[in-house]
Amino acid sequence: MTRRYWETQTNIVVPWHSPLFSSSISSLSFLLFHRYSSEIIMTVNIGSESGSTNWVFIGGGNMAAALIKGCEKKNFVEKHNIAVSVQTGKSAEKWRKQGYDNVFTNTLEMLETYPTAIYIICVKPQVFDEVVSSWPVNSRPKFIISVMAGVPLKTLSEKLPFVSGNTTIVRLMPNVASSIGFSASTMCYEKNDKIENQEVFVECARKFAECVGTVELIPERCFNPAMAIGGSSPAWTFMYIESLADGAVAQGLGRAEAKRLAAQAVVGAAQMLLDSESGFNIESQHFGLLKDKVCSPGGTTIEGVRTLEKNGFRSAVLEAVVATSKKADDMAKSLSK
Ligand SMILES: NC(=O)C1=CN([C@@H]2O[C@H](COP(=O)(O)OP(=O)(O)OC[C@H]3O[C@@H](n4cnc5c(N)ncnc54)[C@H](OP(=O)(O)O)[C@@H]3O)[C@@H](O)[C@H]2O)C=CC1
Ligand SMILES: O=C(O)[C@@H]1CCC=N1
Repeated sequence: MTRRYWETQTNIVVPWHSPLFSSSISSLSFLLFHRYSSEIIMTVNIGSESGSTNWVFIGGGNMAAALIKGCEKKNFVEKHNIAVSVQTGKSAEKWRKQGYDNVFTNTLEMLETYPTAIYIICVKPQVFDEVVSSWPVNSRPKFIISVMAGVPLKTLSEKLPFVSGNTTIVRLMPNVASSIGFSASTMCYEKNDKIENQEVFVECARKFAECVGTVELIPERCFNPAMAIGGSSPAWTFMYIESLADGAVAQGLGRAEAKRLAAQAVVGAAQMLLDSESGFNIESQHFGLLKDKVCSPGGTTIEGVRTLEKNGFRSAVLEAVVATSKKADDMAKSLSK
């Protein structure tokens, strides 16, 4: 049987049937241990023995598709490692046509079929209660990842009736660019010393997220503002790029050129902030330094800056982040009722 290794720098490989492993989760195939000086950092290999289905997605819409596509691109999982449940036959057919065999329109049936797995909740928050009622009564999940906006860890553990003190729940907020490995994700979890090897599960979630982009581990109290930027802002950035293109089209540039130019200009600007080769240090320097470099005195760009300021550009963006974050706060409150 072919074994696929996510990491190859192994010092110790613990087979999945070892006591240490089985105390964690039986559907992961083995753990890898990396030694850094005297510390041992555990990394989880989810590469799976061929054939095992251990990534179980509840909900197979935009976000699940982006995550799965991104993970497949990195050879983190293969189609047979994935199970997915959807609501409609039409969606199920779409998944099957793409080569996925383990597709369900009945979440209960899927969860009964895969009693030990990594469960990723990818439904709309409004559907969460329905998912809760689809969870088999005898289920004892050890590891759940939720990508739902506005559903706090407390609500997740209270509503999922079979979650015990032994279950690690990770909230992950990826974005749509997961499909091409460019998500800006955040994650949080509640540390529980009573859960044996909890760090293994957290590391597993981190590896999963790293497969589809970057990930920051943050406290849950910061999750909603981070969600507004990491999860939602791609939508606004698409609007911004569209508006850039519209402006140029209004002035006579062809639509196709305008769209390509606008998208590339945004990529380049973002890359300058992130890549220290630009001479910019994102930790310590102000973004205005770069903005000022573009604005020649008495030039063209400063006229654009003036117009944007007059029309409340910064305030509009800032308020959008605040409104989005507050919406998630409100959703959390109404779900906990
Ligand atoms: N879209 C995004 O960019 C991001 C979304 N998220 C989060 O991801 C979650 C999903 O969002 P998104 O993928 O956009 O939503 P979609 O509407 O695209 O997908 C929702 C999926 O859930 C399925 N579904 C509905 N009811 C059930 C049920 N009872 N059991 C199983 N599956 C069900 C739907 O089935 P069917 O296809 O048959 O209708 C659909 O496949 C949300 O909680 C959102 O907050 C997080 C970060 C970014
Ligand atoms: O709009 C939403 O609710 C989800 C969460 C982040 C992005 N999309």
